[in-house]
Amino acid sequence: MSLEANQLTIQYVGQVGVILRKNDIAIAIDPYLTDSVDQLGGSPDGFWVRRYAPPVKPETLADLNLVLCTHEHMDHMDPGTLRAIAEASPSCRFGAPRVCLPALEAMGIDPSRLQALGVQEAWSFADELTIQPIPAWHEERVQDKEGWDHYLGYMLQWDNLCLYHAGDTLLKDELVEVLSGYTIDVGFLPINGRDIFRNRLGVVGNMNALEAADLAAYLHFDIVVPVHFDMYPNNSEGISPFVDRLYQKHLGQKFHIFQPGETLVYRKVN
Ligand SMILES: O=c1ccn([C@@H]2O[C@@H]3COP(=O)(O)O[C@H]3[C@H]2O)c(=O)[nH]1
Repeated sequence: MSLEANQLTIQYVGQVGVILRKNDIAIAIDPYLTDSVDQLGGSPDGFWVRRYAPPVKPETLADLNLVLCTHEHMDHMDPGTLRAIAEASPSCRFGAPRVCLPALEAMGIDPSRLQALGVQEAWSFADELTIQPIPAWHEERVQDKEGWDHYLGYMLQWDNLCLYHAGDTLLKDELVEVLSGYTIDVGFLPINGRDIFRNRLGVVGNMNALEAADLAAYLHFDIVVPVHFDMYPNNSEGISPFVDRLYQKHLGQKFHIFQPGETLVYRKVN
């Protein structure tokens, strides 16, 4: 296998957003590059104040072939970000749970550029790239009458690499079962957890840092990347529980903690 088949670049763009580049294909997952969540009403004043400016301007993203959105919350499917990308990258397509397509169309994105994604069918995006939607529980698994999920994660099988982006989800037995069918090289997992006080404010939660660390080790991810912890302090439990857990229980489990905007070249060695 060539060197290229075993490597890609990963840029972390904040919250859970990443841009993956490999073999002339560039894919953004859940890019959130404005402050639209900060403008949402309904939470106590100052609850949503992003801690850092978007590390990338969406209008500069001119090389994207695909944007994947895991669900319709604005920190995952942001109109300001997606409109700018649609304009800057005219051939970029947009994949999302089927329920999200009307909202994407309402943003002005042409329907021909949209792809409904569901766990029932993998999408062969390119010769060397297949995208399998994975169910997600944020905090519930929500499906319409025809079985289309409202919340998804994505498994990308890309050349010789297998990349998992969990989206927003709890850790469930069913999820472990689905993921057990894959040998994951890089896994992006949310670690902000959940509690009743956030629930009371309408904030739905995710797996916590200990669960994410345990999942990565249980499934032998090559590296685990924690996400969803650095942007909104009121919806975070910090990063140290994640690192502590790995060193206490899973010494040797590789991980990478990104700074916003940082790019890593990942190369699988085996
Ligand atoms: O359009 C929005 C944007 C945000 N929210 C809430 O804020 C939370 C932000 O983190 P999260 O993405 O894990 O979950 C989100 C929801 O709980 C929402 O309900 N609708």
